[in-house]
Amino acid sequence: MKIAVLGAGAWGTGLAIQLAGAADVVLWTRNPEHAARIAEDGTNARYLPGYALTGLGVTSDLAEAIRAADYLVSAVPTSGFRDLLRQTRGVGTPLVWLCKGFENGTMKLPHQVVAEEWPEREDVAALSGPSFAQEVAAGQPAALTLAAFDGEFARRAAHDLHRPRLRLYSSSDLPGVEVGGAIKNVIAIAAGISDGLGFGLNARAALLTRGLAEISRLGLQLGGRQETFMGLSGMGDLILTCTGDLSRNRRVGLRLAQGESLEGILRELGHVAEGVTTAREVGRLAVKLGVEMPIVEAVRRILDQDLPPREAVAGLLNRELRDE
Ligand SMILES: NC(=O)C1=CN([C@@H]2O[C@H](COP(=O)(O)OP(=O)(O)OC[C@H]3O[C@@H](n4cnc5c(N)ncnc54)[C@H](O)[C@@H]3O)[C@@H](O)[C@H]2O)C=CC1
Ligand SMILES: O=C(CO)COP(=O)(O)O
Repeated sequence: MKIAVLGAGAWGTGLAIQLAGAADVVLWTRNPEHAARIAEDGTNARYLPGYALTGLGVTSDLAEAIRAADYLVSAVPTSGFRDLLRQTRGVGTPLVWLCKGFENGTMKLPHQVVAEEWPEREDVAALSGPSFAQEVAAGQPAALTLAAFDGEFARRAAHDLHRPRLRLYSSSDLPGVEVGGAIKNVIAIAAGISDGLGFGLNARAALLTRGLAEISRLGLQLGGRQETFMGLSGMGDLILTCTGDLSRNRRVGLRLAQGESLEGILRELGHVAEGVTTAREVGRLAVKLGVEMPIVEAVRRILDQDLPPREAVAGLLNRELRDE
């Protein structure tokens, strides 16, 4: 079996390392110099330093990467997903994507972008759940959800892509899985802010729980199922990202709490933090659909309107009392 992992950031690299061995794995980066550097060093020093890339190929030639592949695994961020779909349109190979977010400017989830760019394809799925790239690359155990509208395809892909240290559950709730994976990044920014301000463990637990309520409210409107939000791609990833310091989104929040500018934080981060764009897109979508999402809205105002984090938290606490 040949698997083409398209996108050589932290997650594409970590997953490619874990998939290699039991399959021919080719890792594609759009940057020829990056490909040459990875091949020479045997590691991806720019995006995932310290992990050896053994038993897999690296290329910047997209045609070569996808030739005779049994699966395309898109590992580019949400911002690059549509572009990659356009470049690979018509290849006819099953597709699994890893990005977690709403598309900038369209308020769309990745599966909606797929429906527009690769219409009428059923062999397409999202892989999501609690999975820091570094731990997967190191072969530490992880469990994720592979979701497709076609439950039969989800089961087949989970069978083909699982590994002894990477347990994959299948699901037919594609919108539910994607909503959880996208919005947990926004809640992780909020949790980072709260922790950075020293508000403590009680406050963080409250943010996670009420964040999950926001995920469920929007997710149900978008066709997701309640039980999905309680699973790996919902609560599981929410817990990981809100509490684990490997999370880039959480780190954005921690630094915002110290008064650093968003622009400076993103420049130094050197990686994508999907929660920033997703906060804006979900903020607009929530207004459009009439869904109450106060934590997402507070994060959006901190990011876009320079609302001081302390004021945002005070605003959340002082909302009108209501039944849980
Ligand atoms: N890092 C992690 O532990 C995890 C990340 N994810 C998700 O996976 C996606 C990718 O994340 P990372 O790899 O961590 O990001 P990253 O910031 O480490 O790397 C992104 C990579 O994508 C490339 N890229 C960006 N736009 C592109 C385009 N249009 N065409 C080709 N390549 C492009 C960049 O050059 C870079 O190599 C995100 O949506 C993230 O939320 C999901 C689970 C775990
Ligand atoms: O999605 C992730 C883990 O499941 C990674 O989260 P960050 O993008 O915040 O690092």
